[in-house]
Amino acid sequence: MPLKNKTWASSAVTFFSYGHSPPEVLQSPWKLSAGGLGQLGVGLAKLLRKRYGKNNVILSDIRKPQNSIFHSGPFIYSDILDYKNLREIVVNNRITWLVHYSALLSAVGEANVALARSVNITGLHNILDIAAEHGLRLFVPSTIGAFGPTSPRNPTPDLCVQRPRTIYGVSKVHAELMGEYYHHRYGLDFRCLRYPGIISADSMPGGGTTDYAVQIFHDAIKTGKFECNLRPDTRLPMMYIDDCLRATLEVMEAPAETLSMRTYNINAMSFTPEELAQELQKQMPELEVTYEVDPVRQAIADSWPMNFDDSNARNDWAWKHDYDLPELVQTMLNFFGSETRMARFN
Ligand SMILES: NC(=O)c1ccc[n+]([C@@H]2O[C@H](COP(=O)([O-])OP(=O)(O)OC[C@H]3O[C@@H](n4cnc5c(N)ncnc54)[C@H](O)[C@@H]3O)[C@@H](O)[C@H]2O)c1
Ligand SMILES: C[C@@H](O)[C@H](N)C(=O)O
Repeated sequence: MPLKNKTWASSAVTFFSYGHSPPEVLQSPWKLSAGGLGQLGVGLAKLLRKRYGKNNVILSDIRKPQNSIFHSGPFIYSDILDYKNLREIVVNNRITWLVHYSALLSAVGEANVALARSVNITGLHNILDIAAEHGLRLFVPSTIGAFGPTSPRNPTPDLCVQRPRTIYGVSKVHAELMGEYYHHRYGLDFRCLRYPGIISADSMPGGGTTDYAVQIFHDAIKTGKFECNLRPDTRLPMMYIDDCLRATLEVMEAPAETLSMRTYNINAMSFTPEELAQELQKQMPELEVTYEVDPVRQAIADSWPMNFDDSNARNDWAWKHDYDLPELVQTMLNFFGSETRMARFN
């Protein structure tokens, strides 16, 4: 065993699944920001449970789940910084896959660098070690934030200069490189996708630079007004959550021989706040959008890709997105429309 002389440090995970039929583990999607769940984890658990069975996917986090989440399938407390507890969960449940979603995102990471370093880097080390020790298939998401101002921005290919200027980006480049190193050195089945900014209707983002693209829908529906914290011409790659979660499942299920790389860009659309507002205004002409730029988020956005080149994912494992900007806006408005009708009905 390549890691037999390793001294296991302490650490942790969040989202798991039991090791029955196709045993799966999902790792932590819940976040630290006040109130609310991780933006992506609950949706991924739902997708995996549909495919592999409710009791074969364990969701974990350090936060208390809402009643509906707690009753939707197995949930367990796990801090990725507690290695012994992680190992116990993996062993007791015969875990075979681990999806590692725990992280501090770009804006909250800049506000708390020490915590971001601990969760995003020390936590990742624990995850890598537990996965290598127990032969797990491991998924770790990366991000457009793994690139920086010296990367080509339009488009950004898979392989190019990566010198990010945020602790979030630095930790994600570290995760990509460490995962690939463990793959080549120890045979770890590490898989990684660089997600664009993800837009979802029923879960809130956890403190990132692309959060505006979710918040605009909530504010538009509630008040008819939205104050955007990025400049109107800030172009960033974005994706609807269903595409992101399906891509994750597809790359996890892809036969190893189809993967010419272990870290892939995935892309769907790319837009500016102004273009998103205009698309919304086609259906909500009364929507008023103003701009009050947050210098921290703006500096981050200005260093990130404007367009993502995901041709390797499309060629290797047939990645294809379903949602462009018009479908995204329509789907989000349909969701909020049905929520409003439900509220009226109840
Ligand atoms: N949402 C996006 O737009 C986006 C884009 C690119 C990449 N990603 C990546 O996808 C993953 C999930 O993102 P998200 O938007 O759901 O994040 P999120 O911030 O909404 O959720 C992160 C979760 O991690 C949990 N967490 C924090 N510290 C922990 C610890 N010590 N142990 C266990 N859990 C802990 C939090 O409680 C939280 O629920 C992250 O790795 C993120 O970097 C997200
Ligand atoms: C892009 C992504 O990693 C996250 N939504 C952020 O803005 O930090």
